Amino acid sequence: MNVDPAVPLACEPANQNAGTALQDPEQGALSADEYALFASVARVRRVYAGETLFHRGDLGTTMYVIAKGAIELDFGEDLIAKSLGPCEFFGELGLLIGDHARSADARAIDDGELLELRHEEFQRLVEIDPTLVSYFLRRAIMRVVFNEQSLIRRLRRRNQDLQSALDSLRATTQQLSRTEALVRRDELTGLYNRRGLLQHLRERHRNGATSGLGLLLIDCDQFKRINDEHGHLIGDRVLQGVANILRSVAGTNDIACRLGGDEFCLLVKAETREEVMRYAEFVIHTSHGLLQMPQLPPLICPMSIGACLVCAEGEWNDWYARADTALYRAKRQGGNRVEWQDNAPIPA
Ligand SMILES: Nc1nc2c(ncn2[C@@H]2O[C@H](COP(=O)(O)OP(=O)(O)OP(=O)(O)O)[C@@H](O)[C@H]2O)c(=O)[nH]1
Repeated sequence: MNVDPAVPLACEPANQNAGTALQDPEQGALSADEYALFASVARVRRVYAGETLFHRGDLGTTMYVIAKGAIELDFGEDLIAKSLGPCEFFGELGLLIGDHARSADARAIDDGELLELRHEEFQRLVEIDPTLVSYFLRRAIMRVVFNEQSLIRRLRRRNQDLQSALDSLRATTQQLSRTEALVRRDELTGLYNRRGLLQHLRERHRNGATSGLGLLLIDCDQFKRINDEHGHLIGDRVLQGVANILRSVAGTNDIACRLGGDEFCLLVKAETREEVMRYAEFVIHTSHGLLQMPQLPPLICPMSIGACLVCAEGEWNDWYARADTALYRAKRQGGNRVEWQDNAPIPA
């Protein structure tokens, strides 16, 4: 720090409005009269480009008026830094309140000169020209109030921005989980699709919940004929009919899935062959019941089912191969029936 007793007696205001500052509370420039008064008692401090006068949070008891050069006030975070020029003042709260924590870092942008006022100098100002000082004080207070109000406005705006960012994040998350759920569902029937089934099985594997399950592999018989005779839309409706039967038999932890085309599967909680077969027979009997109703075009079709118990150590491909062996047998025997496959190794 370099304090020089040679006081510059005037400054060139950087801002054209200097001196009409009472109308503009943000304006922190002294009028020519005020400047002359302050210069008559202040000490001059030389500053050099890049020099820091004080940091945010430092306790201060002095205020400054810029005689030459420029000072940057950095309020930190994402608040806009302010750059002050000749005749403008800053740090007045340190002087007026005493030991006030600085709200910004103050740094010289250029080499320059500042008028530095401590409490003693301010006291002398009051004695010399109380009217001018009261005018200055009024303005200083208005500036503090104005800054506070604009800070509140900024915080409120930021709060609203945060709120709407949060709202759109919430909406995006909901959209994402809806999309995720859709990706796991078969569009035509609403059952799980193959992707959904495999994801569900991965979750079960992670939770060690793959024991005590039975698998039914269900394939429509002569489905192509329905499409050919009644059209694709009727074929779609029949597939939805099959899905409805599977949905009605599936418990909360069971999985009904359309694997693709006219092939479905049902993964159910079951410990024994009898339990798995009960599910399979329910499906076959329900389809028989519907087939006996004289419905044209058809609402349902006959189907073949391959059934097995799931081996907890194995995985989907093993289980599928086992059930598929039984399904193949059911088809070979004319379809419209259930076949069972034991856990014994499947002959190659
Ligand atoms: N309507 C409709 N048909 C479909 C859909 N997906 C696949 N298909 C048809 O389903 C038919 C399945 O034919 P196949 O695999 O020969 O089976 P199938 O006629 O039931 O013969 P088997 O299984 O041997 O009894 C094909 O004609 C496909 O075009 C769909 O989403 N909607």
